[in-house]
Order: sequence, then structure tokens, then C-alpha cells
Amino acid sequence: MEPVKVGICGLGTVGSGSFNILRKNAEEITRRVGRSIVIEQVGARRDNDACDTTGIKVTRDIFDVANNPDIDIVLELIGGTSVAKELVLTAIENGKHVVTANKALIAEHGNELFARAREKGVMIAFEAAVAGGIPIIKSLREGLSANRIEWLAGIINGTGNFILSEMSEKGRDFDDVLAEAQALGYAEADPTFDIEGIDAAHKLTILASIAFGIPLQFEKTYTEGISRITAEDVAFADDLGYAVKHLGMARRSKTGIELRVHPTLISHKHLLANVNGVMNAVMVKGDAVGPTLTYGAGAGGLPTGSSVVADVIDVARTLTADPHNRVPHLAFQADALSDTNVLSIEEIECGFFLNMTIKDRAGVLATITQILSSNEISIESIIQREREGSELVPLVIMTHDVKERNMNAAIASIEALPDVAGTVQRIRVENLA
Ligand SMILES: NC(=O)c1ccc[n+]([C@@H]2O[C@H](COP(=O)([O-])OP(=O)(O)OC[C@H]3O[C@@H](n4cnc5c(N)ncnc54)[C@H](O)[C@@H]3O)[C@@H](O)[C@H]2O)c1
Ligand SMILES: N[C@@H](CCO)C(=O)O
Ligand code: NA
Repeated sequence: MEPVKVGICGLGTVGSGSFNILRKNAEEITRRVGRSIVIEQVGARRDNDACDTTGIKVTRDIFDVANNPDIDIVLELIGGTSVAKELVLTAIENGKHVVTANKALIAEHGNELFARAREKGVMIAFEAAVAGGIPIIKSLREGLSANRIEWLAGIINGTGNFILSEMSEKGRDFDDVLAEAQALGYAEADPTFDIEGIDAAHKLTILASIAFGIPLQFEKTYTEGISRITAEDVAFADDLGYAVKHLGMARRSKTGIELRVHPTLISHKHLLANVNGVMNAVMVKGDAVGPTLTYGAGAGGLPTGSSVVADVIDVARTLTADPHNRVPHLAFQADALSDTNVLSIEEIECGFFLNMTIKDRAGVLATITQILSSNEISIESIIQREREGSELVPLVIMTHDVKERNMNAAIASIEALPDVAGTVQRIRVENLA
């Protein structure tokens, strides 16, 4: 049989990882697919020393790849949402299948791109877009398709988890660890996407769509990053038996769907609390299967390339299939997506860790606990420490589950007290039972 011909656009971290896996494992891949997969052309701004392109057409214009009539599958590995969108649309118009690692593109423009791909009878595959090397898209879309998914919770940004792990295990400085994550190829081109939670929100948006059969709704995902987490928060949480993790949560409730990414306290006893460094993990609770957990490298050229190439293999296997027999892009039939509403963060209930600085005076603690109780917030534990030679002392409170709206009101009243210095730090707590 004729080989399947791929064109790679972008030869950076993920592009070079994918290139080298396709080359190194060519024989094994042919045994899996029943025909060989060859790299027909590479579109890259510059050569990459990690990739030997001898004998392969190389162009500086990625649109040459999308317009090359010999190519069956275009790999979009350039990132960003403007040129990448144009490139993917060009490939689709030319009847080519697309494999991408670009979560921003899928989360923000996926509804439109998938609609166009359906019209043209081509696939857009995006396993590498969520949690790097972990086959979580495959797992949700196919392996768990018998289930009504109740919730999923994941550590889905490698850079953020690497930073929090290094801060907590080695007491390293935030900026220093971020620089290392960038050097290792983990971080986004703009690392604020990683540290402000935007990258995780892109990924959660995608996971929620394929878990619940809802359209992609990035703009409705509550997004908070790790940049405001201090070494002191991490140390207090640790004393209380918790790790601070950046978690993405998607959950069905009676009134709607929760979609949120934010720093979260997770008990040290929970598996997710023990996912460290660049590792990612996603826990999915299905009504039939119960809880499941997938774990693996969330970033890096070879792990992410593993997902890119797996998608290439999937597409190659169904190249001649009737498009209606392919697994739908968002796991559910496109005309059967549900319009269940996404809840605002004020409606969501969880426990809270509060960290504040108070003046060490009689009655302050009583006033604070009174404010909490008048907002229907019950306290699970309190830690108050002395600070030698200072009138200002830290106070940490853990609460039971309460609506965010009540917590907002309580924090506003507490911050207005003259004996409370600065703002109250809040970190949500999840039990994930
Ligand atoms: N790095 C990771 O671990 C990782 C993991 C999963 C997904 N992703 C996603 O994969 C994509 C690529 O990320 P990366 O880390 O490989 O980035 P990168 O910066 O290492 O690589 C991107 C490459 O594309 C090239 N490029 C960009 N625009 C181009 C254009 N118009 N023409 C030709 N070349 C162009 C750049 O020169 C660069 O070499 C992004 O969407 C990213 O979000 C990255
Ligand atoms: N910047 C991303 C790459 C993987 O999607 C991360 O650190 O998780
Ligand atoms: Na994946």
C-alpha cells in the first residue's frame, strides 16, 4: 500500500519530538498501521539540530505544507491562535486531516474548526493538546464511553506543577524554577499562560466538552493561576496535611456544570497530592467504572510527541473510513451536544483555607469567627502562631464546604477589620471522594 504522507509545521519542542519518534519507531508504526507513515515535508522557520531532515523537503513557508497535494495529514505544531488557525483551515479546505498539540486553538476556536472539518469529512486530532503524553482524550472519548461522567479533576499544567513541587520540596524561588521550566521546553511561548492558569483552563475546557458532551466554552471557565501562592501558604498547608496543587475541576451538579481551574489544597493521602514535577494526572469518575486515574509526563518534546504520533496512527488507520464512522471530535455526536449551563464561581461550594495577618489582641479571633458564622461558614480548624517581637501574627483557618458567595462576603468583612492587616489569602480545598 502507498505510504501515508505527513507534513510537519513547526520544528520546536513538540515538532522535533514528533519528527524523531516517527523516524525512530517507523518500523514498529508500520507493523501497527499496515502501511508506512513518511514525513513528506517540514515547514519550519529554521533548521533544528535535533532533527536530521536529509532527504525531506524543507520549506520556510508552512502554507506550502498545507497546500502540498501529496500530503494526507498536516501536523500543526507552531502554537498560537492566529496563523495556526489559518493554517488548519487551509489544510481542511484542501481535504487534509490535521493533528495538533494546540490547546489554545482548540479551546478557543474548536467549535468552528470542527464544524468545518465535518463539512469536509476530515479529522482534527488533538490528544497532545491535553496533558502532554497522557492518553486522556482517547481514554475519555473511547475507553470510558459507556459511562455517564460525573466529574473529572486533574493536574494539567506541567510547568505549574513543576514550580509548586520545587517550591514545596526544595524551598526554591518561583522565578528560578520558572526559568528552568522554560529551558526544559515545558512552558508556553508566553509563560503567563502557565502561571496564570490560562493553559490549564484551555485544557479543562476541552476535557469537559468530551466528558459531558457540551460545546467548548473557554470563556466560561473560572481561571486562577499559581502566581499568588506564597512559600508560607505551602508550609501552612503542609502542616495541616495538605499539598497545594493547581487543579482543574469539571463537575456536574444539580444546577449546572462547574468548570474551574485554581490552586487547591489536596490531602497528602490523596493520589493527586503525590503527582509532582512535570507529571500530570487526571482523575475521572464515571458512574459505572468509578474513579480512574491516568498519570504521566504533562510536557516535553518526546512525551507530547508520543500523543501527536498516536493521533497520526489513529488518523492513518481510518483514512479511508466513512467519516460518519469516526469517533466524533468532541466524543458526542455534533448535533447532540447539550446546552447545560456553566455555573458561575459564586454558586460553587467547597472548603477554604484562609491565611491572614492579624494584630495579636484580645477579641480579634472572636470577631473573625463571628463574621464567619454569620455568613453560615463553619470552621474545621484554626492555627494561630506567635511571631517573636511582632504584634502581627499569622492566622490560618480551614472551613467546611460553603458557597463562594458567602465566603466573598465574609472575607470582605474580615478585611475591613482594623486588626486585620492586608488581604486575606484564600485557597479552595477539595476532598475528591
Ligand atoms: N512544549 C510542550 O511540552 C507542549 C506540550 C503540549 C502541547 N504543546 C503545544 O505545542 C505547540 C508547540 O509548542 P512548542 O513547545 O513545541 O513550541 P516551540 O516554540 O518550541 O515550537 C514552535 C515552533 O514553531 C515555529 N513557528 C512558529 N510560527 C511559525 C510560522 N509561522 N512558520 C514557521 N514556523 C513557525 C517556531 O519557530 C518554533 O520552532 C503549542 O501549541 C503548545 O501549546 C507544547
Ligand atoms: N506549557 C504546558 C505544555 C503542555 O501542554 C505545560 O506546562 O503543561
Ligand atoms: Na494527552
